[in-house]
Amino acid sequence: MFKVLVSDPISDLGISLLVEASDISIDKKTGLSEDELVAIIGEYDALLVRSQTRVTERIMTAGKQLKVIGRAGVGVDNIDLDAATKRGIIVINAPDGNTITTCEHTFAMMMAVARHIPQAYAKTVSGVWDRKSFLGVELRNKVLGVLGMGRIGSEVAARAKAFGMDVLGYDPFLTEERAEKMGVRKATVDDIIAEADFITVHTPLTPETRHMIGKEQFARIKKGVRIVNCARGGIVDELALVDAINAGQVAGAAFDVFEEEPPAADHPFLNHTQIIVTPHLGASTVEAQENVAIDVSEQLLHILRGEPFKNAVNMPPVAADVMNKLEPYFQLGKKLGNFAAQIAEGPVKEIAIAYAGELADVDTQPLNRQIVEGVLAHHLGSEQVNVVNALHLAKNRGVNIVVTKSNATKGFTNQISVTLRTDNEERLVAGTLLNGFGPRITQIDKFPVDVEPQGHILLISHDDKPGIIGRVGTLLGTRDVNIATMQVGRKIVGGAAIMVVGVDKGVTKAILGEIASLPDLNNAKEVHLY
Ligand SMILES: NC(=O)C1=CN([C@@H]2O[C@H](COP(=O)(O)OP(=O)(O)OC[C@H]3O[C@@H](n4cnc5c(N)ncnc54)[C@H](O)[C@@H]3O)[C@@H](O)[C@H]2O)C=CC1
Ligand SMILES: O=C(O)C(=O)COP(=O)(O)O
Repeated sequence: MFKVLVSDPISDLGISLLVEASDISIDKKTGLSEDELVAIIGEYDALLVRSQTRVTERIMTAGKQLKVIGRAGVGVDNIDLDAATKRGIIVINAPDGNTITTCEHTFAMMMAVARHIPQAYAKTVSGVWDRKSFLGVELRNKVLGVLGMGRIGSEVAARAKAFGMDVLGYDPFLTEERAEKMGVRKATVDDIIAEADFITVHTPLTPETRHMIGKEQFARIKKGVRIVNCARGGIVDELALVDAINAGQVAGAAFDVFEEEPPAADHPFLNHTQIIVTPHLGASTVEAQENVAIDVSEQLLHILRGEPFKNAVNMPPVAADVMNKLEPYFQLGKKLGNFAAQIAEGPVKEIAIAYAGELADVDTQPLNRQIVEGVLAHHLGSEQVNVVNALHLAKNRGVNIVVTKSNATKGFTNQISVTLRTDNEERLVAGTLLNGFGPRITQIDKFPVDVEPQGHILLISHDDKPGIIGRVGTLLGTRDVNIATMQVGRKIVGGAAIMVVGVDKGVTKAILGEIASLPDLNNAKEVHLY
């Protein structure tokens, strides 16, 4: 049974997938302090949050069972990603589910600031019928500057076109071609500062975007501009904005987000007649909350159950077509790594991965991680290692990872070979994915074999002489060990050989010792693959 803690308000309908899962138990405890979370997090496998819960390193250290943190939304700036990666805690978000909702909120804010809706509402309900103070402006024919043309920025730009606005877009990844397709003029920040009547920001908060519109920009900004921020507090310098409004340079601002949330009671935005605010409501619609909760719950279930999952935030993104090609190899890769780790003696210095055939043309990063995870899981325990922290742990331990690729097929359409170099020796295990038959080990050290990588496997090295198979079979039989499969491999007649014996249950060290001391047998090891 996996225990999931939901620590922010998340749609019940969205998490019904988790509620109904027989292997999941859910606790909802919102509004907890860091201390309160630290006190209880130890018993949970997963934590589900929105933007309120600050998931600190302290919480993760106390979360001994924590495998995954799910963010029902986009921004993960409330989660210490480095701390999560170090611990192998997978962080996932739901980046698509609230795009339209946040875009629509941006428009609501833009129109509200253009027409003074909140101010006019407040006056009207207070009993004052004032039709003079709230002269607004149209959006039509105005220049809209969009900083950050990602998911939300692009949707805002598309809707602005329908309002008859002239849209300037800036994003480091905005190509001329895409801008043209969207009917947007590709611009620089300076162009936007100089020309825009409305500016809306849709970037994450990074060292680069922090105070992207600050004192210096306000000094040059087009007089009468209105500024909207439904992205992250801090992209626009709050104090510089207040100064620019008071100086008559900026006509108004609409902010959904603050540098510190909630803002202090004396925050200069809160009583300013030209600034309208909402309490981080960008993603707060029924639809968006359902969408993000569904997305994140699905991923969370996959991760807890050990199934393949979509991109995690603390792992490099992988294109869907690449993932489709690689996923079938994940199990094979992990098993090869684990097999090699079980037979190699001494501390691992290098993991050399060689891809041949159809894998040579694919970006194998995600598969490399699986292989390294397989190797390290043997030494560090499978609880400690996963695809998120595998490379980090290897680097920390000074383990060199070398990846080579070759188009040569070596008789198989695809082949992965994993060579472990330790202080004592070098061991190789190679395998392939056989169409219709699944993963197979095709080579151990220099010996060709054909072994299904699962269950208990005895790896016996011996001299290629008559009678060996019988001796091993008899010994195992007398020790009540049933043989399921048996393979022998040799390079030359009468030379060194190996025997790979699949057995129905694990054998003791004593039995391995007995096998190794039979005549003409050199060594016996047991490998256990899950
Ligand atoms: N107010 C709210 O409740 C919500 C806020 N958000 C926030 O909105 C922001 C945008 O979200 P999405 O569009 O989904 O993200 P996204 O990742 O699709 O788009 C962000 C864009 O910003 C661009 N960018 C990064 N650095 C930049 C720079 N220095 N200058 C210009 N552009 C830069 C990126 O290239 C990317 O295209 C995020 O900060 C997110 O956390 C998202 C949902 C709800
Ligand atoms: O998705 C985001 O980035 C948001 O800012 C939405 O935050 P929330 O889930 O409403 O606390």
